[in-house]
Amino acid sequence: MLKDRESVIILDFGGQYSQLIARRVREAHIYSEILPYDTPLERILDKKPKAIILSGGPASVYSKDAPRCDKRLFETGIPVLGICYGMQLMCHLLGGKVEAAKAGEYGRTELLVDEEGGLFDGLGKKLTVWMSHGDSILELPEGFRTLARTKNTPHAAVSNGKNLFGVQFHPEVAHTPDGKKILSNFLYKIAGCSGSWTAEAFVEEQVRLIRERVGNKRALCALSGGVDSSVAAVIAHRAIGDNLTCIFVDHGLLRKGEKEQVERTFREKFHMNLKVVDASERFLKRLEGVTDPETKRKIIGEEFIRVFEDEAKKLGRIDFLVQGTLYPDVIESGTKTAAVIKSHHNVGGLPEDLKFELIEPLRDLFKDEVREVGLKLGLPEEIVFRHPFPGPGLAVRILGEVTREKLNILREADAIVTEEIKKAGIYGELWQAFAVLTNVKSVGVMGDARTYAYTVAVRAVKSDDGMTADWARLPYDLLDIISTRIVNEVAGVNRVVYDITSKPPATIEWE
Ligand SMILES: Nc1ncnc2c1ncn2[C@@H]1O[C@H](COP(=O)(O)OP(=O)(O)OP(=O)(O)O)[C@@H](O)[C@H]1O
Ligand SMILES: O=c1[nH]c(=O)c2[nH+]cn([C@@H]3O[C@H](COP(=O)(O)O)[C@@H](O)[C@H]3O)c2[nH]1
Ligand SMILES: NC(=O)CC[C@H](N)C(=O)O
Ligand SMILES: [Mg+2]
Repeated sequence: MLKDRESVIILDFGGQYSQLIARRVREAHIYSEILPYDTPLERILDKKPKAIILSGGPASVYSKDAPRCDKRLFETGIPVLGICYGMQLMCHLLGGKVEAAKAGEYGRTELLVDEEGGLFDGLGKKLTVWMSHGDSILELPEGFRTLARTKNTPHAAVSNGKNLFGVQFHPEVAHTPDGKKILSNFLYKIAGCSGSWTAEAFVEEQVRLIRERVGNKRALCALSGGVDSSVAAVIAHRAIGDNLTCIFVDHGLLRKGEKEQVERTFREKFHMNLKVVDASERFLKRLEGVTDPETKRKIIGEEFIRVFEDEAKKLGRIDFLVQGTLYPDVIESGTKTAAVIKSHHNVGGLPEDLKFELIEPLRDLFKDEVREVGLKLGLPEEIVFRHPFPGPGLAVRILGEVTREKLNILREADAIVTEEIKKAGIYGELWQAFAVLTNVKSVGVMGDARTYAYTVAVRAVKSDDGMTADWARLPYDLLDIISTRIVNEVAGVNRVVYDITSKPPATIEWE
């Protein structure tokens, strides 16, 4: 049954919101997959999509190197929705004319609907939409007509009256209030989707895919105790049972008491093979003297794999490695169209000579979607709602060289932050809250004597998916307790600061 699962393909032209489109489609209970814009048509058709959505993008269709898709796509009869650049490209390839508009439109704009029904079914004649474009369609391709316009854009929504649709605005962003309805009109009314994709269907399908790939061979699962790898482990275990061995690596960069806690929770709640590997010596040795953040990340990414290889050898031949990689890990590590922000150890930090075949069932999802899957799988809430903790651990929260002394300082300070956040009853409201050890030392006075010691930064943020985040407005009294406790209880620290930067322009972790 799942073999015939309906899916929607999103062709990515480098738009800021491509992943949001995918999310909205999944929220409408339809499976979706993002593919690069130049994916060969045959590969797209192999996936038997019920519909195709062309994303926005920064380029202009009339420029020489503008990204293009195969024009034959429009002759397949599959319903296509072009969004912004996607619509401009569709019109351009089919003989219409696209040019730089006299005035662009950025932000909230009023849309006047000429043709109700279809894409705009159930909505009024005037809608608020969110725009971000400098180019406009001047002439429509043959057979096309206008469905809606705005003050400055005569063709703000178009169709050929059959399978091709385009909108100049962005229905996928939250600032287009009727965007979900417009997308679901396209998916349900126009493309005829039935909406059978749910968290349960997702699990069933991933279990089947893993079973097909691994057969009766064996796999390792990189397990961190976080929600992503726990969900990945449970799915993989359903697929291949005891042919799965989970490996938890203590790389010496874990938080206070973390190893014991993960091991305890896992042995109590899961009935799978688990091996805890103490690899702190080798990780810390390789990090000696290293100060550059990207170099640290790459070393850690590689060392993780070397540890998994060593463990695989001990167990006999193992070809597969399961990881809890999520979409933000992939996009931040850089893709053909997106810049490298930081190399997540499990994606951009992987060594080139990786011999394992990776199994990453959550690679297209965001954390809040993974949490939903986790709840459906019956995982304990302490795992599902645990704050994210990066694979490179405290190494990306110690600026500059990582040493045992600094690790001990940070562990103590971080434990205080977590304890006080939990005590204040706000752990669940925050995406993450932690301490960072800056490499700044400053002068203080303690017990009438001069001190010259480290500055700890406290970071607490709110976020839905980790892609953007706002610093949390923690109560002053709570900050006061945290600061006082850290300076009083952690030797080597005489100053505490609070990070009041959002993402962007900062990132959540400091490195
Ligand atoms: N200490 C570790 N031992 C083994 N594998 C790890 C460890 N830390 C991270 N990994 C692997 O790297 C992946 C990415 O780490 P990441 O921190 O993003 O996810 P997570 O730990 O599963 O969830 P969370 O983001 O909630 O912490 C994990 O899913 C896991 O497969
Ligand atoms: O597994 C991981 N490996 C990594 O290398 C990594 N780097 C950042 N993070 C987590 O990802 C989210 C976004 O982080 P940044 O705003 O710091 O880029 C935040 O939740 C970070 O904690 C990582 N997770
Ligand atoms: N957001 C977009 O897709 C922009 C498309 C095109 N670059 C324009 O400015 O019109
Ligand atoms: Mg983690």
